[in-house]
Amino acid sequence: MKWSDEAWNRIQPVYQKILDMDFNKQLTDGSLDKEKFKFYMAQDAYYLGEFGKALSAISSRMKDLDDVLAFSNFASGAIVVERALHEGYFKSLGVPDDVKPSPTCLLYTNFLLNHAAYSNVEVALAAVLPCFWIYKRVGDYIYELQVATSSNPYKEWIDTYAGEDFANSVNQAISITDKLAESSSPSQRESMHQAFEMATKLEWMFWDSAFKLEEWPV
Ligand SMILES: Cc1ncc(C[n+]2csc(CCO)c2C)c(N)n1
Repeated sequence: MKWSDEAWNRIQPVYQKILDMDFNKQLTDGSLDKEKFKFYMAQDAYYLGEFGKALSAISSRMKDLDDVLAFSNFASGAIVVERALHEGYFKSLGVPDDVKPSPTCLLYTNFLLNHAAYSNVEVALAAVLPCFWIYKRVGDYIYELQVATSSNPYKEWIDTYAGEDFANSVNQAISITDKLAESSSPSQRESMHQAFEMATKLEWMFWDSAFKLEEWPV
């Protein structure tokens, strides 16, 4: 079995919980509170900047030059989306420019940067993969359900992750991860599963923290 097939099977319980989240249900029907969306956007801009740095670090650690190129393209893709948020949603929603990360956002970005810098590169790949894969699946799911309500104020955002280009990036990231998993030991493959599963839980926590408008306790 491919590493990615097993990885996807293992995260099914968490993935189903993500589809059932109030944040995603309300985004789908357009009823999500504007403040929650604004919080999410601001945190996502911070996330994307750090995610771009993690992808750049991973890119520099790849052996195959095609993979170096793929990850450096993903990194610039994340930064381009971050810039677009600043130009678009930030202005229209009135988000301040100096976003401070929430506890969950900082936890997630530091988890990714830590793997990118210190773990074996295949484990670092497994850590960033849910960001691609979960968003693609959740994006497609939300996109299909929202068709009936085209007046949804979040339509533009929903459409972002439903495009063909994004689907190609996701498939490329999955196949590079599978290629490295094939030449890894069973214990390395297990470490990859652990990183993949933890990143999936952090995706759940990221949406949950926006829904709760999470604050620092002190
Ligand atoms: C918390 C959080 N997780 C995942 C994404 C999705 N995402 C952001 S950049 C990128 C690929 C790089 O081009 C993907 C898939 C997000 N926006 N926010």
